[in-house]
Amino acid sequence: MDNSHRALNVSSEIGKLKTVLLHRPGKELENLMPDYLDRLLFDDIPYLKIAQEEHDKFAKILKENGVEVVYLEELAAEAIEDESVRERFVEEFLNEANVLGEGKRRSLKEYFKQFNSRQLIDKVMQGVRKTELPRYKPKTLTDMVDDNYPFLVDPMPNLYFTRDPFATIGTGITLNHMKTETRNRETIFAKYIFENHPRFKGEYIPIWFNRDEKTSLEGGDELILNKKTIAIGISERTEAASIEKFAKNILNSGQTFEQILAFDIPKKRAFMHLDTVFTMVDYDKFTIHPQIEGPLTVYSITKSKEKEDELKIVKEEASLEDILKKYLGLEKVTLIRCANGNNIDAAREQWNDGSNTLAIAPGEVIVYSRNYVTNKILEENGIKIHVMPSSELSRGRGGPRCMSMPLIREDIKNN
Ligand SMILES: NC(=[NH2+])NCCC[C@H](N)C(=O)O
Repeated sequence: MDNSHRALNVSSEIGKLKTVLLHRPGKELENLMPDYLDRLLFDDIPYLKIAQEEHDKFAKILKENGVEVVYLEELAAEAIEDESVRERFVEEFLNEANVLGEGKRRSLKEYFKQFNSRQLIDKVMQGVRKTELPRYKPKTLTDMVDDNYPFLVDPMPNLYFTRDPFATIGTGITLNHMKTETRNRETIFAKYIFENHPRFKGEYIPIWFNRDEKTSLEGGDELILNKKTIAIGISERTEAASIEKFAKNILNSGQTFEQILAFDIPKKRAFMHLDTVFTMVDYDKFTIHPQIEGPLTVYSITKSKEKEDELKIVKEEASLEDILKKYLGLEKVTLIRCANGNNIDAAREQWNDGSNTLAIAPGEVIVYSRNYVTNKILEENGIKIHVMPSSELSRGRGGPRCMSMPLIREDIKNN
């Protein structure tokens, strides 16, 4: 099937990257406060100016390598150009931002009216401080009681991790239901983009999993190994029930996918998604954090031959190398261990996303400068690396893969 003309087409993790979605970090990072870091999923406060410079370097590397870079904030603004769409967007946004109190809602709507589409998108991403609207008219008890919380609308500091709120799979998407409330709001931008942006509007974009589901699925756990096989993490962020639902949809979709490998990884902050501990960098090469090799259990999921609409689920007993060889039809598999398996260096570099590489072509990846031990091992394994600066962006606990969502990759041969 030739899908090269489609608005979305991703059938591997490593095929030459053609179009990618990024978000340039904005003032939402300047609305981070120590008291709320945990809830907003940050460990520290990045210095915005440098974070933006680092991010621009990331985009530059991509562009220099022939990748079209599109920005979430631009697509979202273009998607809500139409007056009635914008009104719907504001209404839905206020509901999901949990803005209670009729007075607050009315004043916010009034406040938003001064902005054009792009300014409005920037504003809702940044969050609204109470001091921006000092004189809203309290109407209800919720309006009147002052809880001393400094924001009317929380910032969304995790938006620069475009990998997570939705994921391109084949010619469709999973529009994700996020584990946490703070990130669930991010999925509204993708919803409006895929429904209303001219780039996608004329095309049928199948949705393999939707944001109104009750269980969570996040893009960092979704990894397309080849056109037949998808790996998904059962992780701190993604539940087994979501994978079953997704599997039924995708395996019966008529797309090329035939099997799913569910990787059950330890549920902890440092390993929040599969892509923080395991990523594909070439046809037969993978980065891996040595600490998951012991506890890892892999389940294979295929369509049941006996009963239509049922899944066949098998707990795989072989080593990870053998499982990958079997399901990907490879003679040999190389696992490239973070910091070559040294436990101190591996823990440090994995914490700063040493395994979280972004493949821009088979055997060619973008990496963070600070993970120099792992980067050297990648090179020794024949991987070409493009190094980007990483002092500030890394404080959000995500690397080049988390900071990018491929929209189009070239299909790879014999895949
Ligand atoms: N795909 C990823 N590994 N994304 C990393 C996201 C980091 C973000 N601070 C969070 O906790 O959600």
